Amino acid sequence: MKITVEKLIYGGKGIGKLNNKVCFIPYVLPEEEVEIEIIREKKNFYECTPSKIIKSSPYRKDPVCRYFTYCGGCDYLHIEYKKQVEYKNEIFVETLQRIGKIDKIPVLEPVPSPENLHYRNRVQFKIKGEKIGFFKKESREIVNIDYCYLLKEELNNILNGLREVVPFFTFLPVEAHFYSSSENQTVAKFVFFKNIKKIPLGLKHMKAFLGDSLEGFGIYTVKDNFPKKINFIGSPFVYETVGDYRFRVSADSFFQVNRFQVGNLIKLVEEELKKEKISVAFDLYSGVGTFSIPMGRYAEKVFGVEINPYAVQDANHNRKLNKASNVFFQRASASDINRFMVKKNPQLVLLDPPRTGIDEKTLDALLQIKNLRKIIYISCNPATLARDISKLVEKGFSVVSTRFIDMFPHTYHIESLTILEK
Ligand SMILES: C[S@@+](CC[C@H](N)C(=O)[O-])C[C@H]1O[C@@H](n2cnc3c(N)ncnc32)[C@H](O)[C@@H]1O
Repeated sequence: MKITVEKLIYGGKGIGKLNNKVCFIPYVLPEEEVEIEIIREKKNFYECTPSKIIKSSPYRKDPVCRYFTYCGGCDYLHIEYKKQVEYKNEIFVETLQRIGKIDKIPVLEPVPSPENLHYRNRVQFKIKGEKIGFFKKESREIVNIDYCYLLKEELNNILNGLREVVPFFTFLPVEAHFYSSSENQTVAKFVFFKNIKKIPLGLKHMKAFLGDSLEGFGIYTVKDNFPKKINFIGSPFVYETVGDYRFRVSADSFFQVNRFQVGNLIKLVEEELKKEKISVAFDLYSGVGTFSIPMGRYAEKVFGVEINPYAVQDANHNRKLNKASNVFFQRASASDINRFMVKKNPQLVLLDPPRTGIDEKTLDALLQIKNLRKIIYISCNPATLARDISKLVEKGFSVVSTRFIDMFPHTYHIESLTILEK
């Protein structure tokens, strides 16, 4: 069956029409003519696979990686990077219009990643038997890999070492997580299904296999679908340098994954703070203080709110490290600090929530703050961003600007920064 691809949609696939039904097809480009096989037929759509590209797009390129289409990590390695950014920007704007129902969105130029390969500082390898790699797309089957073009080279070297380390384990871990900072310090987490007390190698031996950059490693088990720490050997944290900021980040804290874009994100936040005099600002979902500490250079007082205790410990360390005595951190859920935030009456609030976006209670608190004039919303999910900003617009805020920032080249993921004002 032949089909013409109309456009790409959020999630990475292309769409076209067959017998008046929508077809979802991965690894294609707009305007391509492709031969498809139907894998699944649903009431309103078909899930397809492209079996032959009949008319190829001028933006198609040979994927650099031999695992592409088998491994679930990448969606767009077949598209020239510059064009990928254009397509993702179109998907971003279309999502805001469709879900947010906001017309005339002031969209700024997207910010492409300065480097689009070897940008990731963090990886989670899946392990089963001899296989170490990533899940296949929409499957729990592991694709065995020996190299990933998205990872910084240190992490690829670690993957080689990991293959030698794994046979030493009596019980196999199901996952191995590695995080290699800009200062080239690494921490590792081995996640087991069982409650393992000890593993047979100490830090010295682990370093011999995984490299001298290894500062420490932890043993974790899975509880409620999340890794739960049992034991940690060596140092549990690493350091990041971004411009003239330095951050301590624990193995259990979040840090932005694209090492080439984090500085750009901080700069964009700083530019907003420079625009006017701010006496009180809040940073909700503040992590290790990646934005709160830079915000402290421009606002008189900044309050960071973060639920993860390890991240809050890092943030408190980082305020001293960066001499940011006007920045304060609180361990709490963003939805539980309504009264505190409303009382502090900030003029500016930065939001950088997980993919689920902002909950009703937090949105409600934002609407109660008398002095609140500006919201900087950093989002990693355009659908929840659109939902949240439409509620804010309904209550009197207007979208001053929004822009797509490519944190995740070659994948469908879309990071963005939106400014709302009242
Ligand atoms: C996308 S990360 C952003 C972290 C930080 N802004 C940065 O750029 O490094 C989201 C953060 O929100 C935290 N978090 C998740 N749910 C939360 C909640 N209900 N209240 C406060 N923080 C939360 C996570 O622990 C994580 O550190």
